Amino acid sequence: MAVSTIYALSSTSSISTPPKPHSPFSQKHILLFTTTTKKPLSSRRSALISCSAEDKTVVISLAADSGCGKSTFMRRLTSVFGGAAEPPRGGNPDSNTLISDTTTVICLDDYHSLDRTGRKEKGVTALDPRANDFDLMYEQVKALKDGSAVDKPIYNHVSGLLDPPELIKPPKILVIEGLHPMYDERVRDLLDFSIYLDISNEVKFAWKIQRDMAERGHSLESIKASIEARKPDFDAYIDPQKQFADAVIEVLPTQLIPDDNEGKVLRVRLIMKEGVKFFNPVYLFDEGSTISWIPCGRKLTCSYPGIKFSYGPDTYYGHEVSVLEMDGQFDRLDELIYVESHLSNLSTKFYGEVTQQMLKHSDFPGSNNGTGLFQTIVGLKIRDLFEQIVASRAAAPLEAAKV
Ligand SMILES: Nc1ncnc2c1ncn2[C@@H]1O[C@H](COP(=O)(O)OP(=O)(O)OP(=O)(O)O)[C@@H](O)[C@H]1O
Ligand SMILES: O=C(CO)[C@H](O)[C@H](O)COP(=O)(O)O
Repeated sequence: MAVSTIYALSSTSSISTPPKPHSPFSQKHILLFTTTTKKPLSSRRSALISCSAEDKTVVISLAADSGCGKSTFMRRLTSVFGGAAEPPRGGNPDSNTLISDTTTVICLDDYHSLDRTGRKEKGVTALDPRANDFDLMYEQVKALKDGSAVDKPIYNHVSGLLDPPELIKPPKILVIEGLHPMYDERVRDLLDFSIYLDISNEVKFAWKIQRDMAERGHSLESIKASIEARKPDFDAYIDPQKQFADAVIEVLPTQLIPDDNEGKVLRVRLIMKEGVKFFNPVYLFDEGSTISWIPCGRKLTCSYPGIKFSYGPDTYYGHEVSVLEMDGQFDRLDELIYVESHLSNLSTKFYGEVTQQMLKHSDFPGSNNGTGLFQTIVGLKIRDLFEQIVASRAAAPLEAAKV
């Protein structure tokens, strides 16, 4: 395997490089960018870990705004692979990285090129590409995919500063989660599968209030102000990434309660792109048909406002997709097996695995509704995708030998 030269950009408080001309996003800030100095990563710690083609790291991305359930999703995903996910042993206690036997989850906040003070001085939010170092993100994700360890910076959410880097070794599965995993075309091209969590404004607001008021002591006014301040940049830089995702989990207010403004009951849509290699969309009853199903009755206990599933083909940003929708919430999680038995292409290893996973994490947010259900299903699909990629790589030399 060729040893590539890995460059690290200086992670000082300077504004980083502009989006590439091939980026589909707004170029309006380009004139404001300054050049960052490049220095070879060899001056820092870097190592090439020998790996065969079958071992090559599979890269998955998860994009969402802050407070939209990325950490919860990651906990469900890593649980599918078994083993606990923990921060690097003996490392920075404020590390954002989670490592398990199979997966390493890195948080793209670590590629903020401006620290909290730097952003304040320049008047930019963390969502603004100018506050992030996409060159370094690309170089390091590529290096990991190619089998090289990297010294990844750490953005410390406690201090708001950039801490000394931590060593990340190439895992079997690398998950890059954060605000911009699909923003830069070069990073996008490295992805084996991409997910976008699309939380509607109403729901995002309800979740943020719940967390930031209860757990972080923020006032209602400050939460509203922070959401408003982020919105223009969210619309410009984060939201457009969903068009590139292979799977989108869309979370909306329920349609089962007229004019609901409580935001407790949710309508959740799993939008699955057709034609993605190693990914066969899940379906309800009959693949490709349009189905509406109310499972409440003898086999599924439902209290008001009930549960409604829908499934069917659609288009999303010009792509053919299949959409599975669940509106409402489960009263009894053990009865989920009834719903599971009517879904196909779940990529489970045994009958009832979805229900088992959901029961195992019944205390996670969203376990009684479509957010938990679809996150679990996507986790199983990623395991399947990973296994298929590994199997196809192992088969490739044999096929070549036959020819
Ligand atoms: N499916 C869900 N149903 C209800 N509430 C949820 C759900 N997912 C997340 N939340 C709420 O949102 C909060 C943030 O969730 P989580 O920490 O998973 O998000 P995050 O995107 O990782 O956030 P951040 O990037 O800010 O760390 C949770 O504390 C919870 O209150
Ligand atoms: O959007 C965010 C992460 O998802 C944060 O706002 C960003 O990383 C800045 O963090 P902090 O507020 O801790 O300085």
